[in-house]
Amino acid sequence: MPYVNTKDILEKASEGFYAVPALNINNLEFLQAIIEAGLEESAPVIIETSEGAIKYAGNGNIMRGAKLFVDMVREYADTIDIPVALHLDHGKHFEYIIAAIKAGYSSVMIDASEHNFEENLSITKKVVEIAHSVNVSVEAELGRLVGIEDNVVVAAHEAALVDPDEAVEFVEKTGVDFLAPAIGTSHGAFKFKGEARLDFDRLKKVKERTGIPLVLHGASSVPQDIVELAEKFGADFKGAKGVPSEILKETVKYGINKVNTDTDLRMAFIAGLREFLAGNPTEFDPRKYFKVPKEYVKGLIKERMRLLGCSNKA
Ligand SMILES: O=C(CO)COP(=O)(O)O
Ligand SMILES: O=C[C@H](O)COP(=O)(O)O
Ligand SMILES: [Zn+2]
Ligand SMILES: [Zn+2]
Repeated sequence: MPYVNTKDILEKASEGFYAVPALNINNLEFLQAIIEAGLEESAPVIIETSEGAIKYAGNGNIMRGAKLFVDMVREYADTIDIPVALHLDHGKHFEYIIAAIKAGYSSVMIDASEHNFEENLSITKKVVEIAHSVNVSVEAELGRLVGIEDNVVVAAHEAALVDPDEAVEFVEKTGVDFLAPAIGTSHGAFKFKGEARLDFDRLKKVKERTGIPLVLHGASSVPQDIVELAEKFGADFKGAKGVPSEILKETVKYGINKVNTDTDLRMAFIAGLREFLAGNPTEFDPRKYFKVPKEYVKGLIKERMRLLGCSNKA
């Protein structure tokens, strides 16, 4: 049951009313932390890389970067007993999407959400045709990722969120496997100025009417204890705020099955690294100074897996 199509993991999650975190990596250490978390929780694992991650890993060579990630993930996946998938996050350029498909990714995201509805639909449809012909599943995005902020013109923000009628037409016409509906989250560590608020109503409608696995982007919770730890050792993350755990859990109840998480891993890692280095000024062996940050990343992932209900679902 090692390296699988992302669709297999997500369709089970949708039927079972739980979600799986999709975890961004750029290097080996985060992958190791994720795999260990998955094994300890007996949870399915979704690893994802952005276009930037592929470029970084390949040192500028896209095909090389994509192949390195597939090799690295498969080498781990093939020797363990939990399902592992590798996904291209926010594919915006055909060059990256084709490289990921050729290299052997389990799934790709085509993010044409900055285009108008018709263009998004036709670009997504094209990617679905190509990807499905080689058994690679596809995620697309509808609406744009903006936080719903207090005191800001609500109408302007709502206009950026997913339209459930459009979602139905989009899923039918493109044949996409999973959909990321914009419901008020945004990427990064500074998601909300006031209280965190998401549009559950739109989410419920999209789920009821499409029935497919749904994806929450910008889903990091930015735990305050991690922010405080990092700041204690020199970081400045003033105003950092994520999606609170209770709200994440609620999105799962309303139909989210894939919870995209990058910022939280970065935050846990930097907090652990700063803490370790502050206490060990003479250390310069990366295998030693990556140990604590890796443990923090693993701990955060295990907790998230339990929250989302995918522990023991491998
Ligand atoms: O959506 C994401 C990756 O696609 C990551 O979101 P965060 O920045 O909230 O971790
Ligand atoms: O969706 C965004 C992810 O957090 C990836 O970000 P990145 O482009 O910095 O790798
Ligand atoms: Zn997008
Ligand atoms: Zn995203």
